[in-house]
Amino acid sequence: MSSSANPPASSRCGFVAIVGRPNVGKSTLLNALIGAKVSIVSRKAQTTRHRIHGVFTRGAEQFVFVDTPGFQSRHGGAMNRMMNRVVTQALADVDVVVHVVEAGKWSEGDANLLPLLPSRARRILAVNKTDLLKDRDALFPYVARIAALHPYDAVVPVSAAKSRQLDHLLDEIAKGLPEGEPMFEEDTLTDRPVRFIAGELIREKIFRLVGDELPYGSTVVIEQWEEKPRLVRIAACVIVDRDSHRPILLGAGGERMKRIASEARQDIAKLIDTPVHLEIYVKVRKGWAERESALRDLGYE
Ligand SMILES: Nc1nc2c(ncn2[C@@H]2O[C@H](COP(=O)(O)OP(=O)(O)OP(=O)(O)O)[C@@H](O)[C@H]2O)c(=O)[nH]1
Repeated sequence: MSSSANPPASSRCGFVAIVGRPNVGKSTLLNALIGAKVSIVSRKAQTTRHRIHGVFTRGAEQFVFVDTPGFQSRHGGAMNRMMNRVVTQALADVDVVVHVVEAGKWSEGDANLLPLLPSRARRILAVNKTDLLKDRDALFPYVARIAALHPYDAVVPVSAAKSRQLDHLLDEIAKGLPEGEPMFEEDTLTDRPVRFIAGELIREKIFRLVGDELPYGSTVVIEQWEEKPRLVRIAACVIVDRDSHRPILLGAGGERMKRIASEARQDIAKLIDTPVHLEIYVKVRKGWAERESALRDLGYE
C-alpha cells in the first residue's frame, strides 16, 4: 500500500457567530477560543459582508468569528423589530451560530433569540459558566428543557473563564464549517495585520460602549503607528457620517471616548505585548457612509 492511499484532509472555513443575551459570557468565550491567535491574521484579497471579530486556524480548519451588533439592543417596540432585522441579516449567511446561555439560567432575553437562529446554519447551544454550578446533575434537566424549545444540532457545556470543554466546542463548530480554502492567511507578526486588528479592537469597543445609538456608518482608520523602544504610539481616527454622531461618540465631557480609548489601549497592549499610547480622534465626513455602503454593495470594503 502506498502512502497516497490517505487523501489529504480537506480544508474547511466558515463564518461563526456567537450570540446570547448580555452578560452570558460571549466575549470571554470568544477570547478563550481564539486567544492571541487574533494577532496573527491578515486579510487575503477577498470581500466579506461581516465585521470580523477574530480568526482562529486549527490545522485545516479556519473559524472566522463575526460580529452581530443587533444583539446589544436594549430597546423595545419598533427599535426592537428593527434590531431583529439587523440580527437576522447578520446571521443570514453564517455557517454556525453558537447560542450562549448561562448554566441553570433561562430568561426572556435568552428566549427572544430563539426565533432569530437561522435554520440553515448549524446551531449549537453552549451552556457557559458550568464552573459556577453547585449541582452538576442539575445540568441535564436544564439542557433537556432548553433543547425542547429549539432543535439545536449540538449542546456543549463549557466554562469560558476556566477554558473547559473548549476543544469539544470547536469540534462541534468545525462540523458546520463548509469545505473550502482558508479566507485568511496566518502571517508573521508584522505591522499591517496588527494595525488591522488594532482598528478592529477600537471598532469593537465603539460597538460595545455606544451600541445601537451609533448608526453603521462609522469606521476606524489607524493614522499613526510609531514604535518606540518600550512604547507604541498610535493615533486612530473614527470617521462618522454626521455632525450629530460626534457627541454620541464622545459622551458627556468626553467620558465615553475616554473609556473606548482606555479599553482599546489595554487590549492592543496585550495583543502586541508592549505598552501603548493611544489617541482617538473623531472626524466627520458627510455622505461617507452612503458612499461606503455603495462600495460595499459592489463588493469592495
Ligand atoms: N464564573 C464564570 N464567569 C464567567 C464565565 N464566562 C464569563 N464569565 C463572567 O461573566 C461576565 C460577563 O462576561 P462577558 O464575556 O462580558 O459577557 P458578554 O456576554 O460578552 O456580555 P455583553 O457584552 O454584555 O453582551 C464577566 O464578569 C465574566 O468574567 C465562566 O465561564 N465562568
